[in-house]
Amino acid sequence: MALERMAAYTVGCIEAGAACCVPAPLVQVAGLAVAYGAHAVLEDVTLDIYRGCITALIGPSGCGKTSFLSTLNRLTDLIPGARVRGNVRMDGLDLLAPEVDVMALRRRIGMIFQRPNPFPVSIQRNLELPLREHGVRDRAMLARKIEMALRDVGLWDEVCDRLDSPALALSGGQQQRLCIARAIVLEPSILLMDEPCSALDPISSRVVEDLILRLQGRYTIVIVTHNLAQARRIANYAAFFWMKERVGNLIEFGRCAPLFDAPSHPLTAAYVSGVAG
Ligand SMILES: Nc1ncnc2c1ncn2[C@@H]1O[C@H](COP(=O)(O)OP(=O)(O)OP(=O)(O)O)[C@@H](O)[C@H]1O
Repeated sequence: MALERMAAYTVGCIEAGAACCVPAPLVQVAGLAVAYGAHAVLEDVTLDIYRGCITALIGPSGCGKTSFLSTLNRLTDLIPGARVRGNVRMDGLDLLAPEVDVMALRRRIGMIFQRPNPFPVSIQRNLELPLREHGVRDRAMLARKIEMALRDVGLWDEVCDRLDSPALALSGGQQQRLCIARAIVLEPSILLMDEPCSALDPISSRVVEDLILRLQGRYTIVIVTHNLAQARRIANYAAFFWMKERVGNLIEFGRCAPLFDAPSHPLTAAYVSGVAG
């Protein structure tokens, strides 16, 4: 029954972009270092994030994957004592510059967290609030955008007759898809996902994974996952982080399949084969 439900699951009008997996960087990270107070957690991270592709960040707990993700939309600004150095450019724009409009940046770079975190209001209000915050006031436009976002995450048919119901009454998997809808309703360029499936049951996890795969091409996606099989299934590129002398370092970055099948660094080989980590 559950599998039938999965097979019947569809997402709306999503088309993979032609640029997918063409090695054209959207974000270029160079010499990135992050510290919380005196505690250095990442050093000298240099990699490109390719337009329209899915990049998986893998590595053991504590090696700085979430910290890396958080620098991309400046969530690190909200952490007292966080210090970020280095260069992060999106289409040439210096994302770390003090004059960057952080609110506009977060509209372009949305974030999905490990635990679904819908606002404690109705399903509709969850999507309406961010749209209103970003200046959409017209009722017809709001309704159209909300329906499109819910269709895109495959939720419309499940909730169209109860948009006024509390979002927190949805299942965990539905809540996570609502959170993805809340991010994509703002038409971002990049979706950052921090272990988006790890708090879900296996079926919901597979549905969300399937959704992520379908969003590839339309959005550039950077996903932290501890599930190596998932990284392999969905990612075009993978970045492997590891602690060197207690500080997270990028050990290897490249196309996903070669990184898993023929890693060039012995630490990557040990990690992906399950010997280390
Ligand atoms: N807000 C914070 N304040 C202080 N230290 C932090 C903060 N967030 C993370 N850290 C520390 O930074 C280091 C890296 O954490 P981070 O969450 O980035 O790693 P991670 O690889 O994503 O870990 P996990 O896979 O367990 O989520 C850890 O030592 C962590 O304790």
